[in-house]
Amino acid sequence: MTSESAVPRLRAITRPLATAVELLQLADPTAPLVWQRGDRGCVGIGETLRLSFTGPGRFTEAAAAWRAIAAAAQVDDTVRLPGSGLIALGTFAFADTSATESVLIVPRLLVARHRDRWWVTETTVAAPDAAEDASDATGAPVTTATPDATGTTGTVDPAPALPAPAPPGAWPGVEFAPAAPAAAADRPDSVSAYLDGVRESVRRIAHGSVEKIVLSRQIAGTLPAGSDLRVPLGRLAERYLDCWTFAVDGMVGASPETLIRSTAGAVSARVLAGTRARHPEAPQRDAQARDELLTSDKEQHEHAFAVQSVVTALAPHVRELRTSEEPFPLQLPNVWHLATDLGASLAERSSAIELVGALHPTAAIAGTPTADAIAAIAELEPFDRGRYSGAVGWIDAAGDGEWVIALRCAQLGDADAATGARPVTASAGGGIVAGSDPEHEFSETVSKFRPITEAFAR
Ligand SMILES: C=C(O[C@H]1C=CC=C(C(=O)O)[C@@H]1O)C(=O)O
Repeated sequence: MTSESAVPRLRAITRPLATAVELLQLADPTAPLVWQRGDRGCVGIGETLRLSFTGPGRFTEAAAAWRAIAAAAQVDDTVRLPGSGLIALGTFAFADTSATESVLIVPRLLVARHRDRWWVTETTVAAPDAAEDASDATGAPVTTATPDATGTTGTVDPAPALPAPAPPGAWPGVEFAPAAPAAAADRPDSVSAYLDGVRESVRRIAHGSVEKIVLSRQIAGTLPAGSDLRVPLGRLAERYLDCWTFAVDGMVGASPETLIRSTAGAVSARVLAGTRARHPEAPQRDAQARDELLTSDKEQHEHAFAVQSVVTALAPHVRELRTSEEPFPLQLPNVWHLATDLGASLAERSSAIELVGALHPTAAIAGTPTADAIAAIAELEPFDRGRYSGAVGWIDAAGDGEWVIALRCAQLGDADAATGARPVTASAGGGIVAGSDPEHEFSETVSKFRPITEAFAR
């Protein structure tokens, strides 16, 4: 949204649904808008508003634009649960210098679930001077609907009609290979560039100029035309139950790391750093990997940087900040992580996007000290991270929301005009500290790619 543009007046109506719906079956097969974790989540259908931001001001501009939109909006919400009422889903780029757009999207319909409660929100642009009129931007009457479980009658707007659910369709699969380096005769291949980058990071850390650098690499593939993205999304949601499965503007993944969750004055976060591959087929080896992680000074050290960065960034905004006493092992299907949960009360009226802006980039995805780590990443990673390791999540009219760090994810590009095929680029990285070994770091990235490579496999 540019500063000269008028604030759109949105009208959001949330109504309960009488019957359960299979959320993913409502998602757009080629442009899904999805946020899901276990028995909670939502799916967007259509788009009422899209705001784009770039540069160092992307979080503050987005937060200000959303505050203005929320203040001008008319919200009629009979459900009043986290995720009901006016909602935008968003994805933000990692780097201040990134050419990739950060976006907030308000879907026309948002169908959502919180445990055994289901609802739909319809958001339209209110016609000028017709805010009280129950019509959408095109002047068409709000469509009637699935009967409401509470049996509301009278002047209350009914829930809008939902499109018919459709089971997932074709999935030819995507095979990934290390991403090709940007064209330059003297450029090493992307794996060599990554290994060189890790060596150089270890050298700089030993030299004392920086303490931790999170370096990443990319793999790429091609999504054939007509592929139904609800297939990999369904696999991620089914397999990664402790993660948020998301699809926002072509950014698809399942992240285990909660950057910030804010609900009615309570905030929480989950900090992850320190990793070992899982071995579920060999329980003893698996337990050994977990114990090694818990007792490794190097991993504890790497984790402590990440926790400290979140505590320092969050402290000015909250009261009663508390953390789990010691890092605990978080078990995911592909890896063990060292994890610390944080909780606090908001000390001021910061919105979730303002908190994201204050926290980003944490030492889990940048390093320590932040500015030196960011400079090293810009120098040692031969690509723009785009939205990988940025933030993805949602915000409501009160400024509450849930945002995760965009990890274990892939970005879909535009379709080729001739074939309809789309490029897919996945990214994964890890924290480099004193004593990091390049080959070990490389295999850690292989484990971190698994959610995507497996979900996108044939
Ligand atoms: C940077 C990533 O993971 C971060 C989150 C958890 C554990 C990490 C690690 O052990 O290095 C990373 O800090 C990634 O998945 O690409």
